[in-house]
Order: sequence, then C-alpha cells, then structure tokens
Amino acid sequence: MPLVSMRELLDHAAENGYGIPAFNVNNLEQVQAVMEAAKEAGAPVILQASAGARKYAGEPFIKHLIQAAIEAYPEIPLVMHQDHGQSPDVCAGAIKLGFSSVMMDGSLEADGKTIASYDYNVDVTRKVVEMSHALGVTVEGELGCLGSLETMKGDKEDGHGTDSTMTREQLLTDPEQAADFVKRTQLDALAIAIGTSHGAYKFSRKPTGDILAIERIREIHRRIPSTHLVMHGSSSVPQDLLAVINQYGGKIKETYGVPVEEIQEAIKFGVRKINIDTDIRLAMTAAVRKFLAENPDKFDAREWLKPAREAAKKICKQRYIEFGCEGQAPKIKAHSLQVVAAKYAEGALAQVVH
Ligand SMILES: O=C(CO)COP(=O)(O)O
Ligand SMILES: O=C[C@H](O)COP(=O)(O)O
Ligand SMILES: [Zn+2]
Ligand SMILES: [Zn+2]
Repeated sequence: MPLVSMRELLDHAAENGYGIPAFNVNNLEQVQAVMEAAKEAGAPVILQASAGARKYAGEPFIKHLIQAAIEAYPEIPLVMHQDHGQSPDVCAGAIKLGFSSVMMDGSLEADGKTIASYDYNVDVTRKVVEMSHALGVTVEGELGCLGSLETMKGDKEDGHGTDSTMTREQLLTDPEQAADFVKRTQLDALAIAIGTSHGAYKFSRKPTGDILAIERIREIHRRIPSTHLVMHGSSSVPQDLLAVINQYGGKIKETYGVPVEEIQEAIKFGVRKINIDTDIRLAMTAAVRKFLAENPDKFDAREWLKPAREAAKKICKQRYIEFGCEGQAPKIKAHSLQVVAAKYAEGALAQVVH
C-alpha cells in the first residue's frame, strides 16, 4: 500500500472510538520497531519526523526509510507526517519528500521562539491547507502554547519553544477560538494545549486536573465535535524505565509523564492522534545502558541495538493496544492521495463549524 492520508486514518479512528499513537522516528531501528509493533497489533501507523529528525538522518535517508517501510509492510496503512513544521516552507519541503501529512505549527513564529499572534497562525495554517489539500495531504495545526501549568513556562526541551512566562489562558486552548480557527483554516486535525510539554520533565508530581487539563479537552470537543484533536507531549515517562536508566549509570531526576488512563479518557473526548517520542527514547536508553553494563566485553553495535529496538517495539505495541488500535489496520480502506484531493476539492471533507 502506498502512503495513505492521515485524515482517513483519523476519520476511521473517530468512527470507531479509538486513538492512534504517532511515533517520532529518526533512524532505521525506530522505524523497524514501530512497524513490527504495528504488525503484531494489527494497527495503522503514523510515523512522524521532526525538522531535527530530517537533519539528523538526512533527507534522502528519511525518504528511503519510509519507502522501505512501505515495501516491507505492504499490508499496513502508513502515514508519514511532518512534526512541528515551523513555516509553510518546511511543510512544502516535507510534501516534496513524499510525506502524506504535515503539521503547520503556527502557535510560534518561524524562529520557533516568539509567541505568534492569532492572525499569523490563521494565515500560515490556511496557506498550508491550500497547498496540501490540493495534493490530498493532511494538515495538523496548533492553537495555544505548549507548556507547563506548574511553572507557567513554555516547553523548551526539543529545541523549539518560547522563553517567556505565560498566563494560564495562553497555556490552554480556548474552545471558542478553536472553533473560529477550524472554520477559517479548514485544517484536518488540531493540536491543543492542556498543560503537556515535550520531553521527560513534564510534571514534578503525578498530574492532577489543575496541571493536566483533561477537562479542557472535553470543553473543546463539545464546541467542535467533528474535529480530530491531537495531544502533543503525551509520553507517559514510565517509572520502571527511569529506574533501569538510573540503576545502570543514568542520572534522570524525579519526573512524571501523562498517565495512560488520562489519554484513554481524552480519547473519549475526541483525541485521535497522540504524539510519543520520549517514551521510545527512554526505552531504548534503558535497554542500551543495561546491555552494555551487563556485557562490558561487547562492541558489535548490532548487539546493543537489538535490545534497544526490541524495547522500543514493546512500548509501541503496548500503546497501540492501550489506545484501541488492535486489529483496526485491516478494516481501513484507504484511498490514493489523488482520490482524497478530489474529495477536498468537492467539499466532502470540509469542516462544518456551527
Ligand atoms: O509531542 C511530541 C512530538 O511532537 C512528543 O512528545 P513526548 O516528548 O511527550 O514524547
Ligand atoms: O517535537 C518534539 C519531538 O519530540 C521531536 O524532538 P526533536 O526536535 O528533538 O527531534
Ligand atoms: Zn507548538
Ligand atoms: Zn509535539
């Protein structure tokens, strides 16, 4: 199967009440881990690459890793998504590389630091929607600034994010503004800010409603019930992985992620795409640290990459099952991007906001 439209996968997830984890990938082993997990679970796949991933691997490698995944797993519906595109140019570059979905993150300006005005966000997102939908490519946008409701600081860990301290209102997506944003941009999926942030250091304690605003998702969903919502910064930061890392020489401070039960609750309120990067990083690091500590004489990279890949696969499969993806892949009848483009052109995929 060639790459499919993310909109079609998210529509299927909405119709059947489940959520799809979108895993960040940077290299061969991570792509293999996600694909193998999906094969075992019978799950549809969203692979996503950040600008950092494209830089790390190099564009030809990213392009051909995706092609390899399609060739090796022809039965799995697969989306390749640009994560956090910081400008229409970055999104255009991803489409040129063959991605079937892009995120235009206009909550910050193109420098990745300055908090953007609402009009700027509408303008760039609308531009990306026009160019993408003509090709059947899906668009995710973002409204509200990702950051911590404990510190009121923007998220910084992955190389983008504001330096400024924000108000609670800036850190939470406003349902009425979300409705206007969807109506004006006509995007396919909306990333919302509810107190999550990227990386391992999300919460200093197991989060409660004051710092992880799941209730806000319910309010947004009530206002725009047919728009697919996206949760960023949704790694759960498993305590057992932190313990293994620290047992074998790591130094990760006490920290908490987004509990899986909270994500399962959010799926009931319209969250269809759940972004996960950090959990894969933690799983691979724990496995490598343990293997090398227990086998100090080994030096063949394949020997320590194998347990790392296996650990990544395990966490991905677990999330597929927890979010309800098990057995969904064969039920999805995906169309070519040309067919999807025609559907956008005739208005069949338009966002109707009352
Ligand atoms: O949101 C993400 C990528 O866009 C990843 O979030 P985590 O850092 O929680 O895995
Ligand atoms: O957007 C966040 C992802 O975790 C990607 O992180 P990265 O920019 O380090 O690749
Ligand atoms: Zn953002
Ligand atoms: Zn993100």
